[in-house]
Amino acid sequence: MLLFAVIHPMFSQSGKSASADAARPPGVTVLCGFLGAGKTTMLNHLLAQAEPGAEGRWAAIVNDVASVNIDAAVVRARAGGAAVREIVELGNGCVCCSSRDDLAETIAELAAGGPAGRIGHIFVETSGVALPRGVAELFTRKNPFGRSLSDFARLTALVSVVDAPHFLREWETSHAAPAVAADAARPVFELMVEQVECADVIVLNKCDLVDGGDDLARLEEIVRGLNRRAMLTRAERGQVPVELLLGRQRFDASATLSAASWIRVLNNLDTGEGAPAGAKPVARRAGAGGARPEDFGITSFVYRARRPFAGKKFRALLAEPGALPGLLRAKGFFWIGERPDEMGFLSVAGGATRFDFPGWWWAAMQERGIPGWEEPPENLRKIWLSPHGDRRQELVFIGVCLDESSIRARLDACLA
Ligand SMILES: Nc1nc2c(ncn2[C@@H]2O[C@H](COP(=O)(O)OP(=O)(O)OP(=O)(O)O)[C@@H](O)[C@H]2O)c(=O)[nH]1
Repeated sequence: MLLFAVIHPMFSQSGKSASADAARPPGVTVLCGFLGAGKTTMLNHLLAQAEPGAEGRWAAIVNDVASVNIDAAVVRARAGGAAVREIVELGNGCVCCSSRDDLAETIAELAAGGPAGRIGHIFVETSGVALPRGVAELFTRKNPFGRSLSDFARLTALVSVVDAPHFLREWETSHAAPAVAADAARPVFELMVEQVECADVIVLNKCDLVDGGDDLARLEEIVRGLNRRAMLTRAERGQVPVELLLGRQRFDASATLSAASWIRVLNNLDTGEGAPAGAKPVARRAGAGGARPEDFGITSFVYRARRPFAGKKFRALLAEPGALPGLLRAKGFFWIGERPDEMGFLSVAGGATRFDFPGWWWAAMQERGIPGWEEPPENLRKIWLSPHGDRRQELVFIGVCLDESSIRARLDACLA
C-alpha cells in the first residue's frame, strides 16, 4: 500500500480574511466508504473545484489496501502536473488501524506547511475497509503527553460514501439468507453499516444505477434508521458541491461518535426513556430533507432481562429467516447459560449476525476472587442485581414497523 499527498490550490472561502485563516490549523475532511463506493471519484470531483490563485492550498492523502495505489495514481493524473507538489509513500496497512501513526504524521507534516506553502484544507481518502471511528480517534484521543492530532489540524467532517445499489443488494441478501457466525470474522456488510453509523455526512452515490425512486427512498429509510444525525445527500459519480463539506464544522466528537441509532437508544438519548418528567424525546433534523426516522415508521426498543438465554434457542431464533421482520440493526450484550462467565456481544446488520465474547462479566471475576475486581464501577453498581451481578440481556432493536411484543415474546422463549 502506498499513501500519498497531492497539494492543490485552495478553494477560496468567502467572508473569511486570509489572516483569520492563517491563524487556524487546517481543516480535515475524511472520506470513508466501502470498497468501490466511489471515494476516489468523489475526491477527484472535489479537487476539480479548487480555485487556482486563492489563499492557501489543499492537500489530499489517499490510502489504498492494494499493494499498488491505483487510487493515488488516478488522483495524481487528474490533479494536473502543476498542482502536484509532493508525494508521500508510507508502508502497508489501513489508516484506521495499523497505519494510523503514519496518517497522523503525514497530516501533521502537511499542517506545518513548509516551502510549498500553507495548507488550508486536507482531504483524506481512507481504504474501503477503514472504520471512520478509528480515524476520528486520532483527533480525539490524547497521548500520554496530553497531545492529539487536533493540536495540528481540525477534523471538520467524517463523510461516508455509500454505493447505493451495492448497499441495497447486500441488505436484501443478508435478509434473504441470514448468516450466523460465532466468534468468526466480522461480516463485510457489518463494516458497511458501521461506516454509515459513524458519519457526519452520508453520500448515497451511484444513484444512476438504482432503479426508480422507490428503491432510493427505501435506501434513505434504512440509512436514516442507522444514523439520524448525519446529513444525507444523493449523488452520481461523486458529484457533490464542495461547499457542502467546507466552511462548516460538522464533526463533533461526542455527537458523531454516538450518532449510531443503537448507541442513542441504549443511552436513552432520543427516546426520553429515563429522562426527567416532561422532557421530550430529541427529534433531530436528519439532513437536507429534514425527514425523521419516525416518518418512515422506524422504531426501536431495548430488550432487557436478568436470566440467561439457552444459547441454542437464541442462535436458532437469529438464524431463522424472517424471524424478526423489519429489523434494521440489533446490537448489545447477552448472557447465555452455556458460557455463564463470558459477556456476549451481539451485532445484527441486515441479515448478517455476529456473536462475540469479548470479555468477562464483572461478577464472574469477582466470584473467582481476581484481585482488582472486588468493587464494580459506578455504572455497574447501578444495574447490579444479586446473585448474578452485572450478567444481563441488554439488546437494542431498530427497524421499520417492528412487532415489538412478538419479538419480546420470542426472546423471552429463549430464556433458560
Ligand atoms: N455508474 C456509476 N459508476 C460510478 C459512480 N461513482 C463511481 N463509479 C465507478 O465505480 C468504480 C469505483 O469507483 P472509485 O471511485 O474507484 O471507488 P473507491 O471507493 O475509491 O474504490 P476503493 O478505493 O477500491 O475502495 C469506478 O469504476 C467508478 O468509475 C456513479 O455514481 N455511478
